[in-house]
Amino acid sequence: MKKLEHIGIAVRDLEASNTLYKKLLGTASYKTEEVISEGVKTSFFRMGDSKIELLQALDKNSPIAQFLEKRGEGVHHIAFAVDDIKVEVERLKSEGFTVLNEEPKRGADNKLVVFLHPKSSGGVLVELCQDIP
Ligand SMILES: CC[C@@H](C(=O)O)C(=O)SCCNC(=O)CCNC(=O)[C@H](O)C(C)(C)COP(=O)(O)OP(=O)(O)OC[C@H]1O[C@@H](n2cnc3c(N)ncnc32)[C@H](O)[C@@H]1OP(=O)(O)O
Ligand SMILES: [Co+2]
Repeated sequence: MKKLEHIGIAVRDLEASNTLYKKLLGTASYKTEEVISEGVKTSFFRMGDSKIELLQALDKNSPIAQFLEKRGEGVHHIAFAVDDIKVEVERLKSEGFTVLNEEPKRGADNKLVVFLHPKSSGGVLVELCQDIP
Protein backbone atom coordinates (compact mmCIF):
# COMPACT_ATOMS: atom_id res chain seq x y z
CA MET A 1 0.00 0.00 0.00
CA LYS A 2 1.49 3.37 -1.01
CA LYS A 3 -0.57 5.92 0.87
CA LEU A 4 -4.03 6.84 2.10
CA GLU A 5 -5.75 7.77 -1.20
CA HIS A 6 -9.05 9.01 0.24
CA ILE A 7 -11.59 8.71 3.02
CA GLY A 8 -15.14 8.11 1.76
CA ILE A 9 -17.96 9.79 3.70
CA ALA A 10 -21.64 8.96 3.15
CA VAL A 11 -23.87 12.04 3.02
CA ARG A 12 -27.58 12.58 2.39
CA ASP A 13 -27.30 15.94 0.62
CA LEU A 14 -24.14 16.54 -1.42
CA GLU A 15 -24.76 20.25 -1.89
CA ALA A 16 -25.26 20.91 1.82
CA SER A 17 -22.27 18.73 2.67
CA ASN A 18 -20.09 20.57 0.13
CA THR A 19 -20.87 23.77 2.01
CA LEU A 20 -20.15 22.15 5.37
CA TYR A 21 -16.81 20.61 4.25
CA LYS A 22 -15.74 23.82 2.54
CA LYS A 23 -16.14 25.59 5.90
CA LEU A 24 -14.43 22.74 7.76
CA LEU A 25 -11.45 22.28 5.44
CA GLY A 26 -11.07 25.87 4.26
CA THR A 27 -11.00 24.77 0.63
CA ALA A 28 -13.68 24.11 -1.99
CA SER A 29 -14.46 20.82 -3.68
CA TYR A 30 -12.35 20.50 -6.84
CA LYS A 31 -14.48 17.93 -8.62
CA THR A 32 -17.95 16.36 -8.76
CA GLU A 33 -18.43 13.07 -10.59
CA GLU A 34 -21.21 10.51 -10.91
CA VAL A 35 -20.25 6.83 -10.92
CA ILE A 36 -23.41 5.17 -12.20
CA SER A 37 -22.12 1.61 -11.69
CA GLU A 38 -21.85 2.33 -7.92
CA GLY A 39 -25.03 4.40 -7.77
CA VAL A 40 -23.22 7.43 -6.36
CA LYS A 41 -22.54 11.11 -6.93
CA THR A 42 -19.17 12.12 -5.49
CA SER A 43 -17.43 15.32 -4.53
CA PHE A 44 -13.67 15.53 -3.86
CA PHE A 45 -11.60 17.79 -1.59
CA ARG A 46 -7.80 17.79 -1.54
CA MET A 47 -6.15 17.13 1.81
CA GLY A 48 -2.41 17.38 1.18
CA ASP A 49 -1.51 14.21 -0.69
CA SER A 50 -4.86 12.57 0.14
CA LYS A 51 -8.52 13.37 -0.50
CA ILE A 52 -11.92 13.45 1.14
CA GLU A 53 -14.63 11.83 -1.02
CA LEU A 54 -18.24 12.76 -0.21
CA LEU A 55 -20.76 10.21 -1.52
CA GLN A 56 -24.47 10.75 -2.07
CA ALA A 57 -26.68 7.87 -3.27
CA LEU A 58 -28.23 8.16 -6.73
CA ASP A 59 -30.87 5.50 -6.05
CA LYS A 60 -32.16 3.28 -3.26
CA ASN A 61 -30.08 0.26 -4.36
CA SER A 62 -26.82 2.15 -3.98
CA PRO A 63 -24.50 0.84 -1.21
CA ILE A 64 -24.58 4.41 0.12
CA ALA A 65 -28.39 4.41 0.42
CA GLN A 66 -28.23 1.13 2.35
CA PHE A 67 -25.44 2.42 4.60
CA LEU A 68 -27.33 5.67 5.34
CA GLU A 69 -30.46 3.74 6.22
CA LYS A 70 -28.64 1.44 8.67
CA ARG A 71 -25.95 3.72 10.09
CA GLY A 72 -26.69 7.33 9.08
CA GLU A 73 -24.15 9.81 7.73
CA GLY A 74 -20.45 9.35 8.46
CA VAL A 75 -17.24 7.60 7.43
CA HIS A 76 -18.09 4.87 4.92
CA HIS A 77 -14.69 3.57 3.74
CA ILE A 78 -10.97 4.19 3.61
CA ALA A 79 -9.06 3.87 0.34
CA PHE A 80 -5.40 3.01 -0.20
CA ALA A 81 -3.38 3.69 -3.35
CA VAL A 82 -1.58 0.67 -4.81
CA ASP A 83 0.78 0.26 -7.76
CA ASP A 84 -0.57 -3.07 -9.02
CA ILE A 85 -4.11 -3.81 -7.85
CA LYS A 86 -4.13 -7.44 -9.06
CA VAL A 87 -0.91 -8.25 -7.20
CA GLU A 88 -2.31 -6.58 -4.07
CA VAL A 89 -5.60 -8.52 -4.37
CA GLU A 90 -3.68 -11.82 -4.48
CA ARG A 91 -1.55 -10.80 -1.48
CA LEU A 92 -4.62 -9.79 0.56
CA LYS A 93 -6.49 -13.00 -0.35
CA SER A 94 -3.51 -15.05 0.80
CA GLU A 95 -3.66 -13.10 4.10
CA GLY A 96 -7.32 -14.12 4.55
CA PHE A 97 -9.16 -10.95 3.50
CA THR A 98 -12.46 -11.25 1.62
CA VAL A 99 -12.35 -9.48 -1.73
CA LEU A 100 -15.76 -8.17 -2.84
CA ASN A 101 -14.88 -7.77 -6.55
CA GLU A 102 -11.97 -9.84 -7.86
CA GLU A 103 -12.09 -7.99 -11.16
CA PRO A 104 -11.09 -4.34 -10.61
CA LYS A 105 -13.84 -1.93 -11.64
CA ARG A 106 -13.78 1.69 -12.73
CA GLY A 107 -14.18 4.13 -9.82
CA ALA A 108 -14.12 7.91 -9.59
CA ASP A 109 -11.20 10.22 -10.43
CA ASN A 110 -9.66 7.88 -13.02
CA LYS A 111 -9.01 4.83 -10.80
CA LEU A 112 -9.49 1.10 -10.90
CA VAL A 113 -10.95 -0.01 -7.58
CA VAL A 114 -11.43 -3.18 -5.53
CA PHE A 115 -13.26 -3.45 -2.18
CA LEU A 116 -12.57 -5.70 0.84
CA HIS A 117 -15.51 -6.85 2.98
CA PRO A 118 -15.60 -4.95 6.29
CA LYS A 119 -16.21 -8.21 8.15
CA SER A 120 -12.69 -9.35 7.13
CA SER A 121 -10.99 -6.02 7.82
CA GLY A 122 -11.91 -5.16 11.39
CA GLY A 123 -15.28 -3.55 10.62
CA VAL A 124 -13.84 -1.08 8.09
CA LEU A 125 -14.77 -1.16 4.39
CA VAL A 126 -11.43 -0.92 2.53
CA GLU A 127 -11.00 0.23 -1.09
CA LEU A 128 -7.84 -0.29 -3.15
CA CYS A 129 -7.17 2.24 -5.94
CA GLN A 130 -4.83 2.03 -8.90
CA ASP A 131 -4.35 4.96 -11.28
CA ILE A 132 -5.57 4.37 -14.83
CA PRO A 133 -2.71 5.53 -17.07
C1 LIG B 1 -17.20 6.36 -6.43
C2 LIG B 1 -16.62 5.05 -6.73
C3 LIG B 1 -15.70 4.52 -5.64
C4 LIG B 1 -14.45 5.36 -5.61
O1 LIG B 1 -13.88 5.52 -6.72
O2 LIG B 1 -14.00 5.86 -4.58
C5 LIG B 1 -16.40 4.43 -4.30
O3 LIG B 1 -15.95 4.76 -3.27
S1 LIG B 1 -17.95 3.67 -4.40
C6 LIG B 1 -18.50 3.49 -2.74
C7 LIG B 1 -19.75 2.72 -2.74
N1 LIG B 1 -19.50 1.34 -3.17
C8 LIG B 1 -19.31 0.35 -2.29
O4 LIG B 1 -19.41 0.51 -1.08
C9 LIG B 1 -19.01 -1.01 -2.90
C10 LIG B 1 -18.60 -2.02 -1.86
N2 LIG B 1 -19.65 -2.23 -0.87
C11 LIG B 1 -20.42 -3.35 -0.86
O5 LIG B 1 -20.25 -4.25 -1.67
C12 LIG B 1 -21.52 -3.42 0.18
O6 LIG B 1 -21.89 -2.13 0.60
C13 LIG B 1 -21.06 -4.24 1.45
C14 LIG B 1 -19.88 -3.61 2.17
C15 LIG B 1 -20.73 -5.71 1.03
C16 LIG B 1 -22.25 -4.29 2.40
O7 LIG B 1 -23.35 -4.72 1.68
P1 LIG B 1 -24.44 -5.73 2.29
O8 LIG B 1 -23.78 -6.94 2.84
O9 LIG B 1 -25.55 -5.90 1.32
O10 LIG B 1 -24.97 -4.80 3.42
P2 LIG B 1 -25.36 -5.08 4.87
O11 LIG B 1 -25.96 -3.80 5.30
O12 LIG B 1 -26.15 -6.35 5.01
O13 LIG B 1 -23.96 -5.24 5.61
C17 LIG B 1 -23.41 -6.46 6.05
C18 LIG B 1 -22.59 -6.11 7.28
O14 LIG B 1 -21.53 -5.22 6.94
C19 LIG B 1 -21.66 -3.98 7.65
N3 LIG B 1 -21.31 -2.87 6.76
C20 LIG B 1 -21.94 -2.52 5.64
N4 LIG B 1 -21.35 -1.47 5.07
C21 LIG B 1 -20.30 -1.15 5.90
C22 LIG B 1 -19.31 -0.14 5.86
N5 LIG B 1 -19.27 0.76 4.84
N6 LIG B 1 -18.41 -0.08 6.84
C23 LIG B 1 -18.44 -0.98 7.87
N7 LIG B 1 -19.36 -1.99 7.96
C24 LIG B 1 -20.28 -2.04 6.98
C25 LIG B 1 -23.12 -3.93 8.04
O15 LIG B 1 -23.32 -3.11 9.15
C26 LIG B 1 -23.42 -5.38 8.35
O16 LIG B 1 -22.90 -5.70 9.60
P3 LIG B 1 -23.81 -6.44 10.70
O17 LIG B 1 -25.00 -5.55 10.88
O18 LIG B 1 -22.93 -6.54 11.90
O19 LIG B 1 -24.14 -7.77 10.10
CO1 LIG C 1 -14.05 5.63 -2.55
